[in-house]
Amino acid sequence: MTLLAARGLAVARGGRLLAEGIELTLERGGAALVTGPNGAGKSSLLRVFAGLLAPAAGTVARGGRVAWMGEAVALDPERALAEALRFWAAQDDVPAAETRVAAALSAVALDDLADVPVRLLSTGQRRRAALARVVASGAELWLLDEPASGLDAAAVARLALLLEGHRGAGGAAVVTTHQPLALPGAIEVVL
Ligand SMILES: Nc1ncnc2c1ncn2[C@@H]1O[C@H](COP(=O)(O)OP(=O)(O)OP(=O)(O)O)[C@@H](O)[C@H]1O
Repeated sequence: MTLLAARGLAVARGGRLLAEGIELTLERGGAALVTGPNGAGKSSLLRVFAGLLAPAAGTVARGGRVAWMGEAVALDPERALAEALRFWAAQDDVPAAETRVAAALSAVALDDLADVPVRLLSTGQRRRAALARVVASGAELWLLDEPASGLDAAAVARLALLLEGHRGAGGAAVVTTHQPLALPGAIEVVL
């Protein structure tokens, strides 16, 4: 099953063309790594993949449910972490939400902070919390914008394992990064 298909894609921002002629197909188990200097258009391309930004040319088709992780944590700062994640799991109609959120917190090693308000989390912990939301969503296609940013070495290694597990379970992922991240067999998109 094809989870993402981009054909002749062009991305523009503020009337400026950032990328064109992008062809990408991700089947189940597939991955793409998007790299390039600051301002090259990595985040913009990810938004186009997510359907949050219209392409300047070409088409994007998505074959499954999408989880997008942007720069912001997108969790209610006043709620306890587990509760904030359960809120989104309910919005996403995730079955057995409580169990999935607990498993997701464990996968990003934040179980100890389940009862702590989101606003008190450190930068790296917020990043991991955002990742937990993606994990709990059960979406087939993960679109992760700089997921390794602010993470320590152990957390980057866990992120790589999570991506491996997700792909192994039939999911696919597009990841932008400035940092080395193990994503074996990923298609490289250099902007
Ligand atoms: N809403 C917007 N309106 C106009 N220009 C924008 C908008 N958002 C981004 N841009 C511009 O588009 C270009 C690409 O931005 P984008 O965030 O996609 O780059 P990036 O490769 O992800 O950068 P970084 O590595 O710094 O995160 C930049 O020059 C940016 O200023």
